[in-house]
Amino acid sequence: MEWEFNEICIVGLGLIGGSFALNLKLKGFPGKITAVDINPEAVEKGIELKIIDKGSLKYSIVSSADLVVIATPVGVYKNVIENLKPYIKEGTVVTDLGSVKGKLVYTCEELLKGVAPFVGGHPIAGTEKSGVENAVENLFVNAKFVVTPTENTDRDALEKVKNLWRNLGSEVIEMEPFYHDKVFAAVSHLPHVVAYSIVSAIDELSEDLKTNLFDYTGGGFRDFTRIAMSDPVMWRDICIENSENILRSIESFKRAIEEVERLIRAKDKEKLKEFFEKAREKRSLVK
Ligand SMILES: NC(=O)C1=CN([C@@H]2O[C@H](COP(=O)(O)OP(=O)(O)OC[C@H]3O[C@@H](n4cnc5c(N)ncnc54)[C@H](O)[C@@H]3O)[C@@H](O)[C@H]2O)C=CC1
Ligand SMILES: O=C(O)C(=O)Cc1ccc(O)cc1
Repeated sequence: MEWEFNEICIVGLGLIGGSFALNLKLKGFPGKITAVDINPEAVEKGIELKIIDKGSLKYSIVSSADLVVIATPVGVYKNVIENLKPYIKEGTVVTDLGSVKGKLVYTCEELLKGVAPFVGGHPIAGTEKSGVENAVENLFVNAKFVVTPTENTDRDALEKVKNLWRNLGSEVIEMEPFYHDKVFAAVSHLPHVVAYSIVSAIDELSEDLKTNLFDYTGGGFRDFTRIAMSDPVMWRDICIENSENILRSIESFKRAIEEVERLIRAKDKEKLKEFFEKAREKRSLVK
């Protein structure tokens, strides 16, 4: 296994940044791992759990790194890059782990122009938890890692980032940044928005019935709504940064639910069964 970086600095030591650091260690990364976070508890926990070697509340800690990995919510990227910029040394590569790419990748490239090459990345693995204390061993093994190069991407930096993720056990795939946002608006962002909405609907029904309906939930509710426990700031930022694609996915979802509504109202047993059969078949093909 070849490691092409000597010191990796993680900006935003939460669930994903922490899992990244933890799994670098587990795979035997021989270099130094540092982190910067605005939350002192994240830095303290990271050191205590031996997930990072050194941490700071100051962005100047990036000055000795040759790879900088942004793992904050996507809404603060611009601010984060402006803060990091004065400290990035020559030859350093900057990458990220955020759930939205598209325009954000071009913004990062532009902000870092003449300072460092930027490589957009997105691990397709995570949980509903947040914080470094919930870092997960082997989270990225056999998971997809999407890199989103543009016409401006430095090919050497791209190859180094891809190699790093292969070392973590991920299957690396390349996607055009705007296409990435359409794909993940459908398969990831829509399910999260719907899960939050289902919980909200049941809460409203609880008030109508003057009963806490959540006392009566079973496995189906649990399976369906685990992701409604995800971090609200992270998901607010994703919804704002990828709003157009998410709105298109919501439109499509509304058409589907209106179709079910229509079939139930019409008591159309045959069509209702067909609707469920078709969805069941599609779902059963998911690996
Ligand atoms: N949670 C998940 O399952 C996945 C999350 N992602 C992406 O990873 C990124 C991080 O998500 P999580 O680790 O889940 O969130 P998290 O809430 O666990 O961690 C975020 C960390 O960033 C820190 N932070 C916030 N603003 C900062 C700033 N200005 N400077 C430095 N640190 C700052 C917070 O204090 C926190 O420690 C997000 O962009 C998210 O879209 C990607 C794949 C999966
Ligand atoms: O908890 C889950 O099942 C997830 O879907 C986690 C997740 C959240 C955001 C991403 O961009 C990727 C994965």
